[in-house]
Amino acid sequence: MTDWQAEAARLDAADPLAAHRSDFIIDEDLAYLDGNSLGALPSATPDRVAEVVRDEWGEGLISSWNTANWIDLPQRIGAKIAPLVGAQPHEVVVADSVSVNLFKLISAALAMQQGRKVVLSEPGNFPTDLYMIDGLEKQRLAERRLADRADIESALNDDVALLLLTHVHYKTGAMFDMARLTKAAHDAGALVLWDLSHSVGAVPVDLNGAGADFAVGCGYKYLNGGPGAPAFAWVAERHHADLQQPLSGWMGHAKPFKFADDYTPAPGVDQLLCGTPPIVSMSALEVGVDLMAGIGIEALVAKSRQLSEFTRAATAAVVPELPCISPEDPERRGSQLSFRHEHAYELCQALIARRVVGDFRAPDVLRLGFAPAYVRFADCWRAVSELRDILDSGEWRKAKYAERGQVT
Ligand SMILES: Cc1ncc(COP(=O)(O)O)c(C=O)c1O
Ligand SMILES: Nc1c(O)cccc1C(=O)C[C@H](N)C(=O)O
Repeated sequence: MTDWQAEAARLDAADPLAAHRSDFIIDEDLAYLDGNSLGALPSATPDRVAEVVRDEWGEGLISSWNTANWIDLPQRIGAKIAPLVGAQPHEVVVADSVSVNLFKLISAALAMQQGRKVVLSEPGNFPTDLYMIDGLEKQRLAERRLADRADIESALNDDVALLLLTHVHYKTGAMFDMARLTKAAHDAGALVLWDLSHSVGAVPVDLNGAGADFAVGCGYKYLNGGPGAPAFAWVAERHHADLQQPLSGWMGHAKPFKFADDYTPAPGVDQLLCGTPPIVSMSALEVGVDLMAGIGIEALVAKSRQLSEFTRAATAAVVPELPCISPEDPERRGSQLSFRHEHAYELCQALIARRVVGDFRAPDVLRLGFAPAYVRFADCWRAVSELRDILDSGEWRKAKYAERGQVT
């Protein structure tokens, strides 16, 4: 019989990324398995944010747009994100939220597709992705169509303008084959927009290798940019000349400081900027991105797979009554595992009370995320052993936990 605790200790001792835990401020006794929702705080972030506020804003004031290069921050961070997603540095820009970038890029794709209005996605996609299509439908600019993932390829008819999918599903962790679906969409004359929110910094992504068209991704999950960190947007270079997005704010103008009456878009992804970038938030994001880029995507992916594989095997052996709904093959799932249980909410709350933080996704999913830069194998073992104990003791039935409906 496997001694899972000893196995976790052995894996931690052999972990080439173990020292990176101290790049983050996380209590020693905390097993934080929710970095797929909100990444941890990098140790360097508080000082960097203080420096931006005190020195660059406080001392430098308006001159810091030039002297501290604030004006280049969206492109500079975008270029650092690029190698994590198989993009060229000038194809990525940081701006706004994922939701707003979805709006810009769905609109841009529709504008490129004469005569086609259908945006195809899957039911159960992350709600904001579906809501953004809805919004455009209400403006009569798009027509939303949903197909179950097994039927997506056959649903790619000649009226589909855009296929919008989340690469790693937020609830199940299932990962699409990006190259295959991109090709299927292109064969049907559709463009593809990938939501990389649960991918970037944790799984291999090769946007250019897959021949994709557009992508968006989140700054506050595996990139550790902090709550509400700005998101990023990617547009394949071949589309830069035709790119036209509707949020034509002055920061996306070719010459914002000419203050012209008429809008002339900046070249390439710079056009995706809208209003003034949130410099303090972007500076925090840059610290997180620097950390991930410094570790490198290969090492992050290797550790992520080891963590989730260890946890999957340990859970199957120790808590067999908790079915895992994430794909069994680590190459077909993201950096998370999801388990189904009628009382998943209460189990999650009982885990949190024991300093093991995962999350609950309605109606019945307990989700554990493995941010490879700071999660330890011992944290994973704690989640499994505490779950065993919580189920055996029936503790989850007794305790009064926070009301359902709070942020989870
Ligand atoms: C797949 C996915 N897309 C989009 C979002 C929303 O991003 P934002 O809050 O930046 O709009 C999230 C998480 O919040 C997400 O998981
Ligand atoms: N953005 C969040 C928030 O402001 C509060 C709570 C959770 C979130 C999330 O990011 C949820 C996340 N996208 C998910 O996969 O469920």
